[in-house]
Amino acid sequence: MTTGDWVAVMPVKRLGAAKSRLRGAVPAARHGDLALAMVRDTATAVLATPAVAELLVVTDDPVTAEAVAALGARVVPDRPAAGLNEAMRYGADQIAGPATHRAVLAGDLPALRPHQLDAALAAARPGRAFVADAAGSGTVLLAVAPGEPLDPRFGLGSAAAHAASGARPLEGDWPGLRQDVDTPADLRTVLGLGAGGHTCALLRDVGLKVACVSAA
Ligand SMILES: Nc1nc2c(ncn2[C@@H]2O[C@H](COP(=O)(O)OP(=O)(O)OP(=O)(O)O)[C@@H](O)[C@H]2O)c(=O)[nH]1
Ligand SMILES: C=C(OP(=O)(O)O)C(=O)O
Repeated sequence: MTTGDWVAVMPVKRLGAAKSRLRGAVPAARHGDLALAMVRDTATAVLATPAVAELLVVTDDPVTAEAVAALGARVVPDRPAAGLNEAMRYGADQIAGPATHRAVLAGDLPALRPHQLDAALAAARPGRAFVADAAGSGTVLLAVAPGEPLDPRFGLGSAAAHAASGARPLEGDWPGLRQDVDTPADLRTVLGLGAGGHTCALLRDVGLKVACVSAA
């Protein structure tokens, strides 16, 4: 049940090229499935967030498009090789109506919990705000009020870049929101936080003996 006025925009790279830093965590033949499982878990949590009215997934990957559409997301076909920030801007430009709050986040947050995203979006009003990743150097969420420029600066050192752009850093007890998965160590961390069902199921399916805790 949504009571919100936020539209979330989530860019997802082609699965075959995604998560290169995560290679080796599972057998190569299942690497794309792992990336997709994390997208599914992230999208499920975003769509269950009361403050979020709609999720737009920007991707040119047909398998991802089918999977997130089945979850209830709207798919925005990305232009090939457009880049991460361009994909975010393009997705945000597809949102109708000037009076919409826009939240941009990555598709690699498998321990994301709806109440954490809800709390972050509540804290994000007014203006432009961002949530740094667990390491403090990257960004997991950029939240922008109507009429404000999106101005996404994701990439290396993006937390400092978003702060330099005038976005307000948000602090909160949001471990599942702040932990993105780039490396095998990140994957172990989110398992401890309570990775979503699709990610856990995939890891078990490839024979990893993982404890899938269901975080609060
Ligand atoms: N549509 C689109 N999504 C992207 C692009 N680059 C990254 N993303 C997505 O943005 C999110 C965060 O990016 P990264 O953590 O760098 O993901 P990644 O590029 O797959 O990871 P690495 O290959 O390890 O750098 C992930 O959900 C990616 O799928 C892009 O060029 N286009
Ligand atoms: C895209 C980002 O980082 P990473 O590629 O490490 O997920 C970011 O934190 O802006």
